[in-house]
Amino acid sequence: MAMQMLTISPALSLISAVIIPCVALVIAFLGERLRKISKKANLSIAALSAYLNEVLPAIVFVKANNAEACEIARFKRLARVDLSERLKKRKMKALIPQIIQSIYMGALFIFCAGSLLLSKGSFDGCSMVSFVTSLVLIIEPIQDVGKAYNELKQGEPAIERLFELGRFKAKVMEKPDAIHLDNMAGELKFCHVSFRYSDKMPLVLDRLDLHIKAGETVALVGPSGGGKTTLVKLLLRLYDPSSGCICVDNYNIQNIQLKSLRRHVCLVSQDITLFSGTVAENIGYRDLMNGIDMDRVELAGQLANADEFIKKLPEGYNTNIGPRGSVLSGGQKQRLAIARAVYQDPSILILDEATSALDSRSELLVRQALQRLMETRTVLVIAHCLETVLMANRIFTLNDGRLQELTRSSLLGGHLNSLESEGLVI
Ligand SMILES: Nc1ncnc2c1ncn2[C@@H]1O[C@H](COP(=O)(O)OP(=O)(O)OP(=O)(O)O)[C@@H](O)[C@H]1O
Repeated sequence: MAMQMLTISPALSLISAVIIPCVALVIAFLGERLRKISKKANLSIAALSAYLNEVLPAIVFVKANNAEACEIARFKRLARVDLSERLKKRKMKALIPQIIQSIYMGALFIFCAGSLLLSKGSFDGCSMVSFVTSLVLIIEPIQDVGKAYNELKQGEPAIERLFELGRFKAKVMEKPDAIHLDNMAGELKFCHVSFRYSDKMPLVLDRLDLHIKAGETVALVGPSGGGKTTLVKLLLRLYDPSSGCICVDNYNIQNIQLKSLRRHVCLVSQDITLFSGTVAENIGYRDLMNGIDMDRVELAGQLANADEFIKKLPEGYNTNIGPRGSVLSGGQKQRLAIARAVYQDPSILILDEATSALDSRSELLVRQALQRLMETRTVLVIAHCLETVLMANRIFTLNDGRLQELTRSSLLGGHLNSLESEGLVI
């Protein structure tokens, strides 16, 4: 095509060739705009999804607080922003080829008309038709390149977000020579442990020392924000201490394989996490990939005082408990979480004791189940209830990152206000 055009008119061909880089510049400019618009559209759908993920599971709370109208308004606002950003993107996508074509054709028309006038009849009608046809055929692949470029620009924000995730550094790293531990006795040492969440934040734990013997139960109390949960996060190696070390059976936990550590250290939290699936899958969660041992699941159910209610469910251990265990009561969920810990059979148990009010029978069943679970293992219990505190061998208060041992007599003889300041209820 290019040769044919050159033969018909070298001057016009040169003019056409000058237009191509101009159009390329326009394509680049429009591509950059499309990239920015696509980025905004990606962010708006991400905000809408995050909002729905947060609010839909809390729908009971929303209704109980008469907040439906407020949430509908918030949803509409986010959905409107998303709609407008997506419309902008669609419009831009539809407009770009038209803009490029118009510019191209307009510019060529002006140049051709100008050239015809200047050539003063040396250029006949047939040659003109032949030239323009060749030009149109040449434009098509150039436009395809433009389209491909715009597709690339449109996908760029998504790729950028993916690369950002790739650049995300894990807070803890497993050493290549980290050891695997088959068994753990459960001796626990916190040696001069200090921790802050980031350089600009204050110390949450300040040179903390604690030695827990294997099989011992230690209760941690203290005011809200004192650092109790942070201590648990360090023990599970969700973060590493800023200084000092934590040892299990005299091994620094930074030298133990993460899988091995988390196999032997189990957290039963007050925020119970249950998944949509059967009762058995939730109890035997640890073996979900390798095959659940049903005998152990039932034994765990019995030890956790959960067997009775599970057997009354329509399909017993094979009943689906719905999203986040929605078909179960609070006490039943707690017993299922305890059954999961019994199934895991950890050497070290961390108990973030639930404060949620249960009826007295449920509370008795949960307490019995906890007592069974606490037998024969090392237990670190974040206690909120005086009764639980008194089950421990030793009691510590964690305040401003510092530990201080409390005596039973000081607690039992304590004034109600001083118990409350330790975050305890009677
Ligand atoms: N991910 C985090 N990033 C930054 N600061 C945090 C983070 N988690 C907790 N903190 C801060 O660390 C301090 C200790 O929090 P932590 O959750 O350990 O307290 P706690 O004793 O468990 O409190 P509570 O009894 O209320 O659960 C608080 O000041 C809290 O704001």
